[in-house]
Amino acid sequence: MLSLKNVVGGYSNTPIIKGIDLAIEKGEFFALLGPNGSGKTTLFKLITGQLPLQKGEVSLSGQSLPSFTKLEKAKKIAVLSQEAHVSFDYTVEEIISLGRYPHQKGFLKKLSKEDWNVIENVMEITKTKQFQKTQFRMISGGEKQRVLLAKALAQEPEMLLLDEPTNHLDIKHTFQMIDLLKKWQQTKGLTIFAILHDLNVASLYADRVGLLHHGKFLEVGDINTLRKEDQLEKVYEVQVKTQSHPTIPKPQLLMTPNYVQTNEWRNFSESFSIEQNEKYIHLQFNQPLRTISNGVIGEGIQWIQHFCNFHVEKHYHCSEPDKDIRNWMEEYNIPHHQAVGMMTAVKLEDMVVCTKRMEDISIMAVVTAGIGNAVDISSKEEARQDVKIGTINTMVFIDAHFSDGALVNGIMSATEGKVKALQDLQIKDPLSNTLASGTSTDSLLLAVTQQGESTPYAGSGTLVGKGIGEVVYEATAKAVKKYWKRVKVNDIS
Ligand SMILES: Nc1ncnc2c1ncn2[C@@H]1O[C@H](COP(=O)(O)OP(=O)(O)OP(=O)(O)O)[C@@H](O)[C@H]1O
Repeated sequence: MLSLKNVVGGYSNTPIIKGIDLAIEKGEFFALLGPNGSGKTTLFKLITGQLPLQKGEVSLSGQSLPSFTKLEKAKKIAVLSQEAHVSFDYTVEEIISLGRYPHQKGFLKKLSKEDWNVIENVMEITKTKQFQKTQFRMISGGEKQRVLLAKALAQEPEMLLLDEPTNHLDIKHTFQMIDLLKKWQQTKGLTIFAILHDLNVASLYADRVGLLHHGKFLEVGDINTLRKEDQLEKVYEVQVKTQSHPTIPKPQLLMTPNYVQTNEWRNFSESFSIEQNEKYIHLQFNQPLRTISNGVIGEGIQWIQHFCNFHVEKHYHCSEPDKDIRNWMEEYNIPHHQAVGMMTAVKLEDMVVCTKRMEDISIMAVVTAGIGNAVDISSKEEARQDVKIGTINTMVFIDAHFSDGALVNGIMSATEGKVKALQDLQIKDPLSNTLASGTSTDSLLLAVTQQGESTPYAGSGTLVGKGIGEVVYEATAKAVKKYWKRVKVNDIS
């Protein structure tokens, strides 16, 4: 639809834009990205005709854009630029109705019924109706932006060119505006070319992005272009980490500020306290640890400072256990937003703490174990939810620096240590009568200080991985023996 061929231009003989080729398809949402001064607005002005081309061609549906009359152009393209000057004291409604000008017919060019329908509709969807009679100069910057978008939409263009359309908008209105644009793109085939500063917003909405650097495209591609951390660091000169959005398959970027220094832990063994009573175990560190867990709360990979294991009755059943844990934490003044919470019916005084030092790496495992619900994961028996006391909750704390991959490795090493302990103790799945590999509701967390050199591996082939396996093996075996002893004395299974 829009085609740029070797576009060169700027403000003097030395061009800012140094040869841009681009083809935007009908119905596409294209985001133009780049740091301050890279030439985004200049390129925008070369497309809209606010600046003359020094070289090259801009065409729309095969026809050179400068050859369109003003009216022809206005029927096809609406522009929302940074420099939208509204010189007269128009009301909001009057400004929006200016968008209908290209569609008005006859010599006197009056607004038709259809024009008013369109104006009403765009006021409705841009949420500008409530100040339709207010003078434009009397509304806020963000409201002005929405009014100008309403005017652009009232033009019913095939293509919308936007220069930082959200720069005055708060989060709610940013998302509202781009959601609206996306809807018009999807339902009316609107083609969108937008300069966006927020790379995360671009990733969520654009089909393709172009990364401008010193007046040239470094890359034009789909949103996975935003996964190229090296390229973004070179262009924006900030440390960037790409992550996947947790609920939709799109990249999101996290910037690391320069002021961040390596945290000082000094002595790992003095950096935490353990509180244990009959209701809960609470380990509190003096700084957050990079933590991977399947806790009832605090699951996934997060930075966590509080690690809890709550005691529940043998027949505890609740449809919202996470809510319960949050309530208990509130009751005991534990900040649940910075906590992992597990639960067990095992007596908490039977908690086992084992430590190990592998060269200069300290590892500590805190385990509570019940094996009433022991399961052989490979047996053909159906999965079941019993009410026996049978959960192994394992917390592993490590004074090292792990990559996300090493965290996953560490979880494997800890699991292997637990399984080996159950096998050596000949724990069996009561249904299949075969060796158990765990219990039906085990919880596990690995929390790492992130001190020192980052390691990408923590499997059984590494010193730290072996250490994790060994310490979890020892703690699990001891905890199971304590459980057996209690079962024998009290028959609690
Ligand atoms: N009116 C002007 N006259 C001369 N030079 C200009 C003019 N406007 C911009 N420039 C120069 O052109 C270069 C690119 O500016 P442009 O506004 O296109 O960048 P941008 O990528 O849109 O930046 P930003 O993100 O800050 O809006 C800059 O070096 C700027 O100084």
